[in-house]
This record gives sequence, C-alpha cells and structure tokens, in this order.
Amino acid sequence: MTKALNEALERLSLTQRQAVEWEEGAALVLAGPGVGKTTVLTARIARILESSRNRNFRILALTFTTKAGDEMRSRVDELVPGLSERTVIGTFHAFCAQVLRQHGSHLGIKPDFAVYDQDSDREELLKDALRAAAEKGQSVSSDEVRWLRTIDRLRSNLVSPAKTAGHFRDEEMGLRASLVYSIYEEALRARNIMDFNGLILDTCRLAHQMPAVAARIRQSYPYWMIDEFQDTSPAQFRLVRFLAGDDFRNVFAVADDDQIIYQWAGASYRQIVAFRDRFKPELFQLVENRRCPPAVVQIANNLIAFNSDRTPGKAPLLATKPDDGPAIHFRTYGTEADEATGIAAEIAEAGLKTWPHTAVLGRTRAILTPVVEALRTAGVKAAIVTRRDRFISPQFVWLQACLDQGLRPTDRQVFIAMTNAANLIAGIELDASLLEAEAEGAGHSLLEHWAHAASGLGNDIAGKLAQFAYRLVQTRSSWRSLVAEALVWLPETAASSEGVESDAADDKAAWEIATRAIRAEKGGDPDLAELLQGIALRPKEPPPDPDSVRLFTIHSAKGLEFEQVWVMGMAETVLPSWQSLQPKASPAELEEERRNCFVAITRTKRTLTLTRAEKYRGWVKKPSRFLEEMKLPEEIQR
Ligand SMILES: Nc1ncnc2c1ncn2[C@@H]1O[C@H](COP(=O)(O)OP(=O)(O)OP(=O)(O)O)[C@@H](O)[C@H]1O
Repeated sequence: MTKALNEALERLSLTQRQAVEWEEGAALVLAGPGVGKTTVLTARIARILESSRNRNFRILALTFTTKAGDEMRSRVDELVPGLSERTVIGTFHAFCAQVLRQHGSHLGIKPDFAVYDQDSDREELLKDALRAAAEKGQSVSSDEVRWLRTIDRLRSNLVSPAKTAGHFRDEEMGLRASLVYSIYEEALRARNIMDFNGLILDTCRLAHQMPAVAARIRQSYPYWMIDEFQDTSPAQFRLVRFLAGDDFRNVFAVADDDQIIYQWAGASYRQIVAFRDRFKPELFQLVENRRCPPAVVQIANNLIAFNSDRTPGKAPLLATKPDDGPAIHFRTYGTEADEATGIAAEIAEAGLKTWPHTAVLGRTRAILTPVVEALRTAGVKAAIVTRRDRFISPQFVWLQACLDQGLRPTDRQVFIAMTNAANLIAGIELDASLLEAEAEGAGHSLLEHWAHAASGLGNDIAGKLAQFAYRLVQTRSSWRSLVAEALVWLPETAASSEGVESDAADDKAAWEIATRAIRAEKGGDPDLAELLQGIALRPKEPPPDPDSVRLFTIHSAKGLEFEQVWVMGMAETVLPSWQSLQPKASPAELEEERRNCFVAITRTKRTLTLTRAEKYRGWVKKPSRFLEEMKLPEEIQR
C-alpha cells in the first residue's frame, strides 16, 4: 500500500473507515457538510484500485460538476499514483458521451458527433430544420422554434416524440409539439449532433433497447460511485437504474439532503428515498464535522432543523474542531453600498496573506458586484468566480469552430461562427452566406473555400488562419501539431487590439486546463472528436488568481471551503429570496433558500461573518429570518 493511502486511511474515523472498506453491494453515505464525504469517496476509490493492482476492471465515479470530477481524480492520483487511469471519473454527461461514442452506433449515432452546448446554436438548428420541412410541404414554420423549451423539458424527462402528445391536455397542442420535437430529433441525428439532454436520453434508450450494452458496462465497471447524489436529476437516476438492470447492486452513493439547492432542476430528497427503495443500500451516517468551528456547527444545526423536507431520522452535525475563540461575527450597515465598502475595508485590513483564503458569498451575482468593485478600490485583488461555458476571445472561438468544421465539413452554424470569429481577429469582412453559395458552385468544402478567400486578401493574420485551415483540410490527422503551433501564434494575434489580449490569454489557459483534464479523463491522447466533445462539455474558465479574494454565488461555492467566509445580504427578500416569500410560493421554495443559507455558512473553516444592510435599493428590509432561526449567540447580535 502507498504511504499516502496508508496515512489517509489512518486518519479516518471509524464510520468513515467502514464506508471506505465497504466491499460489495449498494451503500448510501448520508451526511452533512464538512464530514468527509469527498474524503471517503476518494479513499474508497484508491483502496479498491490498490487492492486490485493486477486486475483490469475500471471504477466509475459520477460527479455533478467537471470541477468536482477533476478534483477527485487529482486526490486519487495523490493516494495511488499511476492508478487513476483505471477510473472513469466525470460528469454524467461526459460518461454518456463516452458510452455513445463506443456503443451509439446501435442507435445510428456516429462516434464523432458534435455536442451543441449553446442554446443559440440549437435554436438555429431547429429553425433551419423547420424551414427545410416547410419547403418539403409540412405545415410548420420557423417561428415554431418557440417549442424548444418545451422540447427540452420533455427530453429532460425522457419523453420521446411518440409519447409527447399524451403529455398535453390540449390534443392539438400535443400533436404540434410532437411534430416539432420529431423534426428537432431528426435534425440532430442527420447532422450528427448531441445536445445535453440528448446525451442522457440516448444513453437511456441504448440501455433500454440493448440490454447487452448495459451488461457490458456493468462488466467493465463493477464498482459505481455517485457523488452529490441529492443533485442528480430524475433522468440521471433513471439512467442509473436502466444501466444497473435487475440485479446489479454495486452502487455507492454519497448524499446530503440538506444541501439540495437545485430543486428547480428536479433534485429532491425523494430521490434519496427512491434510491433506498430501489437498491436497499447499507446506510452510513457521518455526523462528525471536520471543517467548521463548533459555534458554526451549532448555528447550522439550529437553522436546518426548521426544514421539514428531510430524510427522517437524520442526525445533527457534531463539531470536532476545538473552540478557537470567536468564530462568528455579525455586521449591520445602512445601505448595500455601505455593506460593500464595509466588507472591503475589513478584508483589506486583514492583509494580503489572508486574501487567497477569504471568500465572499452572496445569494446572487448582482449583490456581489458592488463588493468586488469596493475591494478593488480598496486595493484588494478580487474576482467573482463564474462558470464560463464558452470561449470569449475570437481567437479561441475560431480555433474551436475551425476544428469542428474540419470534423464536420457541412455544418453551416459552425461555418458562420468560424467566419465571424476570423473577421474579428483579422479585421476582414468575409460573408459566410456568400462564401457558402460560392463553395457549392466551386465544388469546394466550406472550410477550403473560406481559406481560399481569406488567403487572397493580402492580410497577414487572415493568411495565417487560412494556412491553418488549408492544412487541416488536407491532412486532418495533423491536427495535433497544428493546434500546438496555433497555441503559440494565435494569442499573439490579439496583442494589438486593446483589452482583447487578456481574453485570449485567459482562453489559452482555459484551453490548456480543459485539454489536460480530457487527457486525464481518457487516460491517453484523445482523438479530435473526443477533444471537441470534451471541450464542449467543460467550463472555459482560466485558473483563479492565487492572490485574490474570491466572490461566489452560493451555488458556485458548493463543495468548497475557506478559512474566512463572509455571507452577505442576510435580509428578507435577499436571502431568503423575494420569490420564495411571495404568497403564491410553495413552502418548498423557502426550504430551498434555507438550504442555500446552510450551504453558505458551512463553507467556513475558521471565521464566519454575516452581514446585512438596513436598506437595499432604497427599501427598508428586515433582517433575514434565518438569523433568528440560527439562534446566534447573544454577544454576537449588534
Ligand atoms: N477523518 C478526518 N480527519 C481530519 N480531517 C478530515 C477527516 N475527514 C475529512 N477531513 C477534512 O474535513 C474537511 C471536509 O471534508 P470533505 O470536503 O471530504 O467533506 P464533504 O462531506 O465532502 O463536505 P461538503 O458536503 O460540504 O462538500 C476537509 O478539509 C477534509 O480534509
């Protein structure tokens, strides 16, 4: 056994150890924040890998976010270096993409499918398909693109076009929705495109229609782990059930029903109940909180006890850290502007060394914006951490689109995106529709024709872009060296225009992080289709500045921990939100707000500062009811 794994196992509590050593059969680790769920999951993966060195099965670990998956893989790598290649750790979507690459041909899916991650692209695709259907005499029009949201909802509930009509009270509407839905599915299939819902839906179809594929998956991956089970959607849980078939039980899930903050996306504690009904798991309850000071554990327990939508019999958290002096502070300010400058002044005063370990959490991004500005004014490096789902510099939008075009030469949407990005980079004005018409006449592929047009402009940068495109068209297999070269010269094309440089540099860092992770996920070099699918499925954020204070919405802080945590906006209609307090809101909405607050305060390792303003946007706001429910110790109230 490696020294690192041995030490990690030694550190575990008795219950943690029992969970890590759990061998066969279903298990559910039900536990609150900071009790070591991630620690248990990674130690269990490492332990199984270590004890099966001479075997060749792989472990499947499904996570809610790519970040959580990457983090888990790097922790496993530290515990058992070199063995993490025998794992598939990633999101449900990434796993489904892999299954569909390998087995999707049974459903007519080609392995080099593209993943459309932008709504605007999907809308264009549907509009195009509707127009084409109308030309062929079907009674539809491109306005019916408005059905896309409904279609998304149907797809996320695994409803097929054939079953769609039955989901509508109005028969006429049901038939319309079903028709547009079929056109959308045909367009996706004809162009070899997947959307996010489709990845789950088609893998479910595959498991259902081809039981042998599901059996093969069970054989290749005899151990399944699911992180943050409480956040899985009903469709994801159905996928697990389909893949498991009648007899497979080796599913190890970790969950916390008090941290469900995606109720609106279908997450529910009932899913945990359904898991228990279906898999009859051994239950491990972890209660010893290893992260937060005792005072924070106490107020977190007080707060969450007000929720009723919880697994019955759930034990409260137990503090294990020593009481190290005052851990909770509370501040009241006059207005939100005072709140922002007040927070900034205290963080500035605490000094440079504390900044990388300090996080400011707010219910929404809007409430964080004045704080990030105030911090910068106070001379503190600060940034709001956001998930970026697309590249923002034309350079990397172009690179992604150009490679996509190389793979799928007839994709019009990609061609338009590629042409427009190149126009921005080189300051040229090529017209995608015109080029498209010309290409057809000349018998060229779109990319080839674009390269021809761009190279004839006498523009150096356009010439370089065209050179890349030509070489890609001529020898697609050279894409690796082409990309390696482009990562050097492409960001330089941003250098002249002010402000763009940092976007391209950020995107370059994001590209490199994504490609490293895709390689680790695969355990080897991806082919072009795998690279592009992986890029579409991943966030495109540069790494955080190590010297800066980070600001998060509560949702994006989930799973993280910081020495100093500030939770701002502790006022009625801010946290809890205005929507949750409306007379027509269901009690479940207020419970979700309470869980948001619970997640926020339990990120704390050392000190927690709760703040509120008396007025927001000129309106007097009462203190958040959650302050009262937390039962803050007397001396803290100010
Ligand atoms: N047995 C242990 N002894 C000491 N520290 C531990 C132990 N188990 C976990 N920890 C530490 O406690 C903290 C919380 O652990 P971890 O992140 O695994 O919790 P979690 O249950 O996944 O939390 P959350 O649900 O809030 O994301 C981490 O800093 C981890 O290193």
